[in-house]
Amino acid sequence: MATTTTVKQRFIERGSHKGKGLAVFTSGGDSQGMNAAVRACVRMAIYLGCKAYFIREGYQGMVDGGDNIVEANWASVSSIIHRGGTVIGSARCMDFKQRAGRLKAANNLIQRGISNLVVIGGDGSLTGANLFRQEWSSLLDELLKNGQITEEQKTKYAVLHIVGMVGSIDNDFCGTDMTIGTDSALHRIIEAIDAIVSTAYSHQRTFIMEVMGRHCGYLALQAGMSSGSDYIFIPEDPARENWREMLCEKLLQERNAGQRLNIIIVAEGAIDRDGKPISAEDIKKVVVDKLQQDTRITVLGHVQRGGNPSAFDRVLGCRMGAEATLALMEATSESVPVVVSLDGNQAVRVPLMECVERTQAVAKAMADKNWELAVKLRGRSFERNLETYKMLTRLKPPKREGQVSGYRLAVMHIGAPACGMNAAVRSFVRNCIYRGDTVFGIHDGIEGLIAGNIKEMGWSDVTGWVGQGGAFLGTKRTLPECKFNEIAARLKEFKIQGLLIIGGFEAYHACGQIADQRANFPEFCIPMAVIPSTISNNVPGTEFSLGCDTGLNEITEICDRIRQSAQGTKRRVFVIETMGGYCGYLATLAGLAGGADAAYIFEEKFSIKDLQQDVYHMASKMAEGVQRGLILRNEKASENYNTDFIYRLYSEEGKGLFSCRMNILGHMQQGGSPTPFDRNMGTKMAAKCVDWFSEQFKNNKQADGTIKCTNKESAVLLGIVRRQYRFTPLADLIAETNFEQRIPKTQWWLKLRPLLRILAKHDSAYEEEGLYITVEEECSTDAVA
Ligand SMILES: Nc1ncnc2c1ncn2[C@@H]1O[C@H](COP(=O)(O)OP(=O)(O)OP(=O)(O)O)[C@@H](O)[C@H]1O
Ligand SMILES: O=P(O)(O)OC[C@H]1O[C@](O)(CO)[C@@H](O)[C@@H]1O
Ligand SMILES: [Mg+2]
Repeated sequence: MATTTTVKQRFIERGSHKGKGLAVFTSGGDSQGMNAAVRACVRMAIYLGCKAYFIREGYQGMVDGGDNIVEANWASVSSIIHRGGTVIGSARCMDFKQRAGRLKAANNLIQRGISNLVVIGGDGSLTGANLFRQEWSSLLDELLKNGQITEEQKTKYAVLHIVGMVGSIDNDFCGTDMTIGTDSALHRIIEAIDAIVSTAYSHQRTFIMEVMGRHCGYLALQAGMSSGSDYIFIPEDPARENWREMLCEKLLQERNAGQRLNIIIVAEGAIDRDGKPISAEDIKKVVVDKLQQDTRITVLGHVQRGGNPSAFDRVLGCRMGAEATLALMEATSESVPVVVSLDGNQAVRVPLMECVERTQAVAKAMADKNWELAVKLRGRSFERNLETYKMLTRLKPPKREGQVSGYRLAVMHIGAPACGMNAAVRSFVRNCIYRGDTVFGIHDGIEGLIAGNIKEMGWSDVTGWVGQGGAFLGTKRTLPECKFNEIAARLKEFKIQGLLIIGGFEAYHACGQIADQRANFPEFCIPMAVIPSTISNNVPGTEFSLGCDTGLNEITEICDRIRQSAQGTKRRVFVIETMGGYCGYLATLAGLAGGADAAYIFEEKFSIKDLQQDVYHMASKMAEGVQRGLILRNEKASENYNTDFIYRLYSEEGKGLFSCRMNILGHMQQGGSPTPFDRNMGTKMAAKCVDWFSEQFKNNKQADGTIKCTNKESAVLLGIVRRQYRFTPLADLIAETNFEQRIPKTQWWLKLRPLLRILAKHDSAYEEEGLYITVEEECSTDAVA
């Protein structure tokens, strides 16, 4: 359901909420990215002229008071963005579950003049916050009656303002696509599964991997999708009565088909249809007893909550932290408490109470054994991911009786390889075959197409592709221009009725060139779609391209290591050059994720004066005790102020204060193994494209049964736009494209630049992101996650 909410720009000036204050705390199980959120919250508060407090150890610190509530400053959140866990501590606090505990907490807050809270935690923490807010006035009455607060205090702090941020690896809170920490947990899980696969292969073993999620199967489902695991057990869609037979049959078939290993993922909260727990041990017993397979269990446990946060979680923490502070500052006695969260790529504010109620409704549906409702309430995306997972992990396509759709589609790459391409091809091939279509793989781009390097692809040809980097089909940058005759001849020869191109700017450009020739070549009057796939993220019509998450994570990790290399030595500034062509996405987002001091890009002109100011700024930070500086520069940021120039400038001006080093990251940015985000995005996008092709075939079928489409809606690019996936006609994207620099004319992430500067202590006007929506609206979009 599309929201009717209009977006207006809201610029927030430095010092615009002088004299106010807030306290931030983290609660429940820790999660990676909480530090980024705390840092952004504190720094945004300082930017606005407010006082910021930490409450250490979650609700326990609030109940205990004392030194647990301390004022925070700029330096207290320095050098924490890359660290896992939460530096201000977290806890599960039984006291707060009792009214007596909440009474103590309320007293501690009022005595310090705090009535603005940012809570970062999971479903439990936010449920507790909701209750606290509802009870607040009765707590104040009681405190007054007990003589613990004065009438004046009671009036002054009559309203408790709360803003929530969902920090939990479980992703079990309704009202957000992704909770802070979930992406990092998926990184840990996927790293572990990828590692297990090699040893499982050697010994022909079956592995049962237990992942976290007491009441939520999100991690298990996403891990299953992005690793191509054979079977999953999750609480929302419990195993059928005959699960033992079904499982064994599947494993057996796979082994008979030549597979040397099996991976089964079980969420710790997995149950059967009677609500009885299914443990990894139960599953192992079945596999060993019935199939005599050599079987091992790996319980990932708290490994999933550990380690450095992924780039996504850092950026999410930064965006949500800043938004939470703003939402709190704008709250009035009439406004409802909100959770700041992400819907697609849109920061939104959703009423806390609605989120809590819907989250509780999921728990109730599960308690009532209404599994269908439980899956529905988890959101459209969860439902669809579950369907996609089930379909893709089938061993074989279903046997068709009667009529099959029987279309002939082809898939190819154009441009540089990017992580996630193979996942997309796998999903496309299997989705097509599942529908009864024939699918061809065109090898080596346009050149391969012209050479006739085209092969029919079978279900098992793409087994194991989901987690592999690079592009198995081969890819080249060549554009179709001047070769239309040859291309048309091949499409005719292979009777291709639909064409999917997965690639970067060249893929978009190439598809546009072919579509432009429709009047001259009937072979081009077929539906054509592009899945944008490039680490540069420079394709119009989408906010994210396949592969850019992997690229961003590579850069972020390298920056962490580079910075750490200077630990214990003298003060040092690193100047790091990133890829991206003229697109500054990677430099900007890696800057945000790495807590960089500056990120120079082509899209935002900078003069020698700006550089000079930044150098002085760096010098003053160093004088205040900062040890390391990080400067990112996009490879084409400026013709003359190149990386070497910036390095020399900082070296010269920093003499006596800091030393400099320069790194040009190069092709390592393309990454080795695709991140879970890229694997899942590739899988989902390709599945959506198959639906789209099928729609196009239906709409453009001629009386003689052939397909002929000439309208612009039949040559499209699939993108993620704000809150949803969108197919945009290529013809409509022309006006949005800067073909000279090969970038879109408008780029969403430019609005994050002021945040980057604010968090690095520069003056800037912050443009607020948050859109107010209902939980119903949030859950109805097919999330990017
Ligand atoms: N219904 C409730 N009423 C009052 N306080 C609550 C309630 N539920 C949870 N809390 C408080 O929030 C704390 C954290 O909750 P919980 O242990 O469920 O973790 P969470 O926030 O859901 O995070 P995660 O699931 O990621 O570990 C609890 O220890 C308790 O102090
Ligand atoms: O760290 P603890 O208290 O053992 O809790 C583990 C639980 O916390 C979570 O990691 C987050 O809620 C769950 O997935 C898991 O069941
Ligand atoms: Mg929880």
